[in-house]
Amino acid sequence: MNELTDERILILDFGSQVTQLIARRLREAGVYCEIWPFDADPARIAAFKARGFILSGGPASVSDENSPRAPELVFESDVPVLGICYGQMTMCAQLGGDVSGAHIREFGRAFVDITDDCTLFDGAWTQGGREQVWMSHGDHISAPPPGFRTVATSDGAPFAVIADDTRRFYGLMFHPEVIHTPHGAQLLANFVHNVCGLSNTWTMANFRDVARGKIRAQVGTGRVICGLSGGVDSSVAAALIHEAIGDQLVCIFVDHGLLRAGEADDVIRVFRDRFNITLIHRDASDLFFAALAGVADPEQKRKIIGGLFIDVFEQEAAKLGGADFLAQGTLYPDVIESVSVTGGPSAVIKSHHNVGGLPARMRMQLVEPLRELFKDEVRALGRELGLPETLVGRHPFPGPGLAIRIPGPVDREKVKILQRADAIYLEEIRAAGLYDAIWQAFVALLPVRSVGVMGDGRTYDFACALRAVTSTDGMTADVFPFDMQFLTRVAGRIVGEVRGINRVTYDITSKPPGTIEWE
Ligand SMILES: Nc1ncnc2c1ncn2[C@@H]1O[C@H](COP(=O)(O)OP(=O)(O)OP(=O)(O)O)[C@@H](O)[C@H]1O
Ligand SMILES: O=c1[nH]c(=O)c2[nH+]cn([C@@H]3O[C@H](COP(=O)(O)O)[C@@H](O)[C@H]3O)c2[nH]1
Ligand SMILES: NC(=O)CC[C@H](N)C(=O)O
Ligand SMILES: [Mg+2]
Repeated sequence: MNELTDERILILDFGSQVTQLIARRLREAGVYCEIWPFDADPARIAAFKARGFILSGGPASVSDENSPRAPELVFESDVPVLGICYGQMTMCAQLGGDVSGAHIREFGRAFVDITDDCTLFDGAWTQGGREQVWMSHGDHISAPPPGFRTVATSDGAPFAVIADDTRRFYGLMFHPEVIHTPHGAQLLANFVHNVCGLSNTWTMANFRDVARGKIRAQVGTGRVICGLSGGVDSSVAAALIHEAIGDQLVCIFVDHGLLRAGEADDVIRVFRDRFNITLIHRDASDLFFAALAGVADPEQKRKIIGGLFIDVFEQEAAKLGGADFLAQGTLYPDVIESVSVTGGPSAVIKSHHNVGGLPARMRMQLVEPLRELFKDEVRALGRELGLPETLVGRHPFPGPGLAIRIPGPVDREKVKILQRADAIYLEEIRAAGLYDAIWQAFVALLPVRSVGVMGDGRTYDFACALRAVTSTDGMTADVFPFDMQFLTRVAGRIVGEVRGINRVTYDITSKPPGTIEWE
């Protein structure tokens, strides 16, 4: 729980696909919130002392036997409650209203008619107006509970927005958290500011002060080691921890030989020059290439790399005489315990390397100062800490590095070829002013050779795939729509300048069904 502010909202998750967006919208409105499963221990919920509750949507049907319900204390705590879609329906059922299957189901864009005024609508909607919203429901409310009035209706939902101003309970049939509800963010901001009476205390400047104190309190005089990749998360974590405890922090940068061209030098320069943070640079590339030789299976490659990271951290910590704490850049999306929609454990798509599987014998405690933040908040904190924009705005780069961008076995020769092609691609993206519009862009070197003709001679070289996607969190992604001229320019340069590649393709697969990386 964050101690920065006692102004906090608790979002109870009923398994909606978009629950995280509710949290993002509240935080953008300057209010701290957390997402917990709807069936979290009521004693813990009470101890959280939320100043308001939001009940999320969810796939269940309120009329199904054993469908989820909000803990009763939510309605008995004398704080405001906002129910969204399933959350509205369960609130309705629990407070004495009726829910039934709707004759008109609404999925996607819909319109609501504003029939009355309501504090949720301030600055956004006015009585008599017709407004676009995004709906996704098969059930609807057929009778609101006693005490509620109807303030908006739609074709499929006669009680699209209901309000009980006395108890400060509100229900929306649509999803205000998605961008397809144009004024949705304002409605959520109105709930937390006007209804719950909270101010804008959640800023990265405040967070920085409190986090510093917490790190000091946790670490005391102990030594902290931090795996520093030069990526956004570990860099921001390191800078924050360094501000808190100075030289008790030692960063370990592992060069596994699978970094982008020039990356190692950049990371070291920024950290030594600008931050004065003690940085151990370990060239472990021989170790990684030897262990990866001939290994083609993606999961096996990932596991080998993950294991070696830990070995190297251990070796370096031992050289320092041991360490008491290990710092990690864990973010809030990694921590959120969402209600699993399918019920059972979800399928393993790929094992993300993380320092996660630490052997018990390491006995280091974790320091995770970014556990409560979303990626965009980490970037804002980085700016607050004075990290250069080139670092804060960087595309994410996976821990296993170029190894997962070379399907099949990896060797030094292939990495060199890929590094050159990747450098050209990024140089062109930057020159075209597109870097910040893209979530992630890279080249994958394909295990395919094709025949070409260059200078009237035959070539038989590798093909590569350019990838560029837009995303907000890496969970889903769209293909970036380059124009053809840009793509052909990059292709021409890569084939012309990189020996070993004679064919360039553009990967136009979104996620899902693809993933961002190739392995
Ligand atoms: N080359 C490396 N040397 C040391 N630690 C590393 C290296 N690569 C990854 N790590 C560790 O693994 C963690 C997870 O990597 P991840 O890529 O998710 O985060 P990041 O690199 O800090 O940020 P970004 O998501 O922007 O790439 C990092 O925070 C860092 O602690
Ligand atoms: O630190 C990391 N260790 C990993 O093992 C790893 N695998 C994928 N990624 C990054 O995660 C995001 C989603 O990637 P995928 O769509 O390929 O699963 C993208 O941003 C990927 O670059 C990783 N990051
Ligand atoms: N998006 C939702 O919360 C849907 C609620 C419920 N499952 C319905 O279909 O009506
Ligand atoms: Mg990274």
